[in-house]
Amino acid sequence: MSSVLLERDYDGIVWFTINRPEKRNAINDEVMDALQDTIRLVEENDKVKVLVITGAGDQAFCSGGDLSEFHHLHTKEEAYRMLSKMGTILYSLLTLSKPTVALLNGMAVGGGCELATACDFRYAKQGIKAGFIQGTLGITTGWGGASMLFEKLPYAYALDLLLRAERVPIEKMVEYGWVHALLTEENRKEQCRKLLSPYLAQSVPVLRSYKQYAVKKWKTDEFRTKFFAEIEQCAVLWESEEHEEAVRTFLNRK
Ligand SMILES: CC[C@H](C(=O)O)C(=O)SCCNC(=O)CCNC(=O)[C@H](O)C(C)(C)COP(=O)(O)OP(=O)(O)OC[C@H]1O[C@@H](n2cnc3c(N)ncnc32)[C@H](O)[C@@H]1OP(=O)(O)O
Repeated sequence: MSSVLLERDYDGIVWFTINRPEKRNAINDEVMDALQDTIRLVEENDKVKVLVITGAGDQAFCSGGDLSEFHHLHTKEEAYRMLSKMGTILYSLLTLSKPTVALLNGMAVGGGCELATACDFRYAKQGIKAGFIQGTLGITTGWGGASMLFEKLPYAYALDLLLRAERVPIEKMVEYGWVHALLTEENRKEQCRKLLSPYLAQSVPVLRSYKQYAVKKWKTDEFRTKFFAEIEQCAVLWESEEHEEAVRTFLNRK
């Protein structure tokens, strides 16, 4: 079974689905590589208008990094190689010159919330939870999620979500302004398409121009330095016994 499903619609939407429901759509190297290729396709193709990222199944959007694959990374240097690979991909998603949407079909935790935060809009199924739970693993966000969150949410809301490291009801994430629409219809994909229809009515040059203007403030050395310093800090904490123990506990819990 392919770890990623990719569909391109007649109306200009590219749908990227993480297809690892058996692992709550955890992200491994294969998913990272597919996401990088898709971002490049969306950026370069003048017929593509919007990128929607979602997860397979109805339990999880994404559970972050694949702990069963990444637990063998022990040193700061080993961790930084993986973290900066995905960080670079999320930076390219953040600064993509087409509108992007995270369609939260289920819970989003850890790096799953960082992936969603890199998108312009977040549309979520009712009744789910989302949380920057990295703190419970003795680390901080390792894919640039905090840098992006502080750019997109009011300071106190962003800091609250990071410090509490809890799964938060999606209604609270709407109140915090992290979620822009709750999907109440059974066919979430069609409801998402309806929400996007005003954007799809615009030409690619119009969409591209507004996005290039919007992300200009993140295409600076200052922001990139901050973004990758965050990733380095996660790599430092990755070596801690607290993190090693938390991952062992998760992997041995059953
Ligand atoms: C890499 C760094 C990155 C960053 O921040 O930069 C991060 O994302 S760090 C955070 C990494 N993610 C986690 O710690 C989440 C771990 N998963 C969970 O807490 C739960 O699985 C949850 C809440 C997502 C879902 O709970 P639920 O009870 O619905 O399901 P199970 O726990 O029974 O899991 C089902 C099945 O999926 C496997 N699974 C889930 N998440 C991951 C994951 N992140 N990596 C690898 N595998 C994962 C889990 O092991 C179960 O598989 P099974 O074979 O049945 O044991």
